[in-house]
Amino acid sequence: MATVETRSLTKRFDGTNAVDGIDLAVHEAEFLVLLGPSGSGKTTLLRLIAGLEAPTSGDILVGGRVVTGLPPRAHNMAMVFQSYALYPHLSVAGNIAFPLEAQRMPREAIARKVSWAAALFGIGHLLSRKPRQLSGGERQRVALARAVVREPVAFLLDEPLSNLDAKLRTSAREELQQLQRRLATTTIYVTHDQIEALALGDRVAILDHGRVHQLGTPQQVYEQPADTFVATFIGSPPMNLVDTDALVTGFRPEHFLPREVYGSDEALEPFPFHITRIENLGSDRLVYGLLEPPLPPAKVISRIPCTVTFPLETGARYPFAVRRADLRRFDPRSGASLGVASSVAPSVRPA
Ligand SMILES: Nc1ncnc2c1ncn2[C@@H]1O[C@H](COP(=O)(O)OP(=O)(O)OP(=O)(O)O)[C@@H](O)[C@H]1O
Repeated sequence: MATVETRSLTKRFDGTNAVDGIDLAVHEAEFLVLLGPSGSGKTTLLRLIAGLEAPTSGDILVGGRVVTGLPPRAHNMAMVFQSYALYPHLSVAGNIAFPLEAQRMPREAIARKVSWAAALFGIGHLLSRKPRQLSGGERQRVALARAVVREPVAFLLDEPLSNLDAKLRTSAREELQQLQRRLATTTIYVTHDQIEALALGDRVAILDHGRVHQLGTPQQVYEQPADTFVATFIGSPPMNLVDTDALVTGFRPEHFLPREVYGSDEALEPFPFHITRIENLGSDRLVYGLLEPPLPPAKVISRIPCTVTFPLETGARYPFAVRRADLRRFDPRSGASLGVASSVAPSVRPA
């Protein structure tokens, strides 16, 4: 295990920067998630860190040592791809042993390592099968077993759960997290699934257009988004944003509730709300609508837990509110966070 660092790392393809001056410092044994939409540069960043791609500029450091320009072997990372990239003609045992054979490790040591890794992933009974005789979840475990036998300094995982069905994904996620804790190996994990990112990461880096918009704990990126991109990329439904001349005010749907729900002594910002649609999801009600004058007619969403049974009807108008501490402010031009809002700008306050 080791620290992994990138300094002003840039990769240019055909005139555009797929990775655009990224500074990252991944701690020893940390589980860092790279989260971002399709084309944001996640895979390119991972390939640069693995040494599979040469940067246009910038540096990569492993354990404090510059490895920029050195072959992948010197980076000593184990990368697991979305497709698992197993060798179809080799058995499970052959696949797991492959990197060790390439290192010319003695036969007995290889056998010991293969059974250790197979036991770790509960695939000891599958060693003689070929990849085509395995389920998606089993293939994923073989790919991970092949990654751990080399005892790399870090794991680089590129959407390793994306081929699994929803139920298997949840259990695989849990297994992966426990395993990473047990092995205490620095891990960089790419996903475009925010639930996976928040559930797995010690910290999450949110990327767009080759840049890191924010690097923080799941709680920090959810509660204190660095800008409007992060505010709307994280959270489902995303954070409500209300545009005014002076600033953009943001609040999460679960913080936007009927006035009645709050105590009389709470510091609240009132939001008159015209409901246009109600979706009952069982555990929550999603309530869609528009803010009323004097606020701008912004489309906003409220998420009300089923424990709040306050009656609401489509087409009606209600006093809603947000705790002042739950309001966020952003610069209307740059989108950058201006911190916690003490109130909405006086010019947009309801009379
Ligand atoms: N080998 C290449 N040649 C030219 N352009 C490339 C190459 N690899 C990636 N790109 C471009 O770089 C940008 C970033 O791609 P990358 O695959 O890193 O994004 P990503 O965030 O991993 O996307 P996804 O979630 O869809 O896998 C994209 O615009 C892509 O088209």
